[in-house]
Amino acid sequence: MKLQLALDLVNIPEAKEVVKEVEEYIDIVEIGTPIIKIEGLRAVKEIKEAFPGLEVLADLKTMDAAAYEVQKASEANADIVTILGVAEDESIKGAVEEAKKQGKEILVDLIAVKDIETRAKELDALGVDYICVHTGYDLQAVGKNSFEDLQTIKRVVKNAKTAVAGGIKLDTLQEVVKAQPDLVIVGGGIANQEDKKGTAAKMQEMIQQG
Ligand SMILES: O=C(CO)[C@H](O)[C@H](O)COP(=O)(O)O
Repeated sequence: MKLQLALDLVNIPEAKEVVKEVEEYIDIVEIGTPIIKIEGLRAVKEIKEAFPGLEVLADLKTMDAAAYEVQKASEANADIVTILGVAEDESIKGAVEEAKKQGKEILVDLIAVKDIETRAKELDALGVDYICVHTGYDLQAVGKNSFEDLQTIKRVVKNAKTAVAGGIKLDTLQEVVKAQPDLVIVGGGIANQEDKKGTAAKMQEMIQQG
């Protein structure tokens, strides 16, 4: 099980500061959609240059022109690129094909997918690398989480790695770890804490203990 730090509401220098603090306790650093929208793929490139030992995920949340966007993220040295599960199958296939060509991985974000079970099975058959259940900020605000959806994908996904994101904190991590996803994605649960290093260390310890 890996730990991914998601950075969303910071600029590039702030992102570097946070990563520097928690570097030894995380496996993957995510350059979040807001950062990429504001700073561009330059953010991915700069973080990979600064932290070559970490995998870097570009959270493009691609919806169309998928092969092109995966190609551009690969040029910026992303290791993993995200696409939305609600995208057309043709887009998913384009992303997977381009990622294979570039030696990269595709994570599909199931945000806003209504029938998680059916779509997860379809995506699994399309050869994606990760399938991720995700409660975005706007649903977190009305008290939702993805813990039940995680059980669903754990049951039906046979080939891809499973991932979970959305509002995971130190006090909810144990429940997530119990479901044994391959990847746990944490943003504010680390980045908004006073003691980021201590929190990331504790989270990595819980993940290791499984
Ligand atoms: O993709 C995202 C929002 O769309 C976030 O990166 C993801 O939800 C993780 O952050 P947090 O743990 O703060 O919810």
